[in-house]
Amino acid sequence: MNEFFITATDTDAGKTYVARALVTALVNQGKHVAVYKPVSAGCELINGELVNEDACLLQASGNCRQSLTQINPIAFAEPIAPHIAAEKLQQHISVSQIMAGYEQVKALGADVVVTEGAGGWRLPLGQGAYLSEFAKQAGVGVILVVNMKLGCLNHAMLTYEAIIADGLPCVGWVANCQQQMPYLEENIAELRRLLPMALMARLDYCADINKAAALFDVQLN
Ligand SMILES: Nc1ncnc2c1ncn2[C@@H]1O[C@H](COP(=O)(O)OP(=O)(O)OP(=O)(O)O)[C@@H](O)[C@H]1O
Ligand SMILES: C[C@H](N)[C@H](N)CCCCCC(=O)O
Ligand SMILES: [Mg+2]
Repeated sequence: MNEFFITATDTDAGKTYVARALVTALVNQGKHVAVYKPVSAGCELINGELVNEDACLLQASGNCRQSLTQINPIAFAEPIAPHIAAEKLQQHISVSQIMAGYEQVKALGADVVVTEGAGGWRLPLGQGAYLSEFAKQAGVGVILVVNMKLGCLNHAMLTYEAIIADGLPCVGWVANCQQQMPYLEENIAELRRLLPMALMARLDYCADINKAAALFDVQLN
């Protein structure tokens, strides 16, 4: 089973967009793909359940008939840092809870599990824990989404260094070019020099996720 964890230079950088494109590319290759979005903040209350848009989009891309609760076991209504949302409700987010949810997803026996993080790599869970510890315990291959904008060189390098310092393989990066950026080509070229892993896709602004999926270069072992 291949296990990917999608992280990014920041929140709103395109993790869900890239996860959908990757999952779609893999499904188009005939793979069974399960998805996981362990922690979300920013949900709508529908029929008494907190429903997160990222989880819905991932559910629609995967092909393992997963429930929303399985995909996204920890959900908060307010679009804020999840551990602050948890504190407000006197709740606690634990890495073991996230691992338990992940084991359930893995038990589906898919060819690939794609997990979307929340925020950036070092997302706090509260009480000194971080979402990166889950990635470490799960032993996933990390894919770094770089939101191509001024400042991304520093953000990309710091994130890459933190992933490697945590002992995880960074299996690829994605240049998400969703906005205009002066000297975009030069910035991509610089990141290609600085980051030692493969550029898996260069995605321009595009509303059609199938077109984005077709640009993904992903081969499984
Ligand atoms: N290449 C792109 N083309 C078109 N729209 C994009 C692209 N990349 C991102 N977007 C849009 O930008 C917004 C932010 O992207 P996205 O939700 O994927 O970020 P995120 O990193 O998952 O954020 P969060 O931290 O909240 O999970 C979304 O509306 C998404 O559809
Ligand atoms: C609400 C937002 N879209 C994300 N789901 C949560 C982002 C948390 C970022 C926390 C931080 O690192 O400051
Ligand atoms: Mg997202």
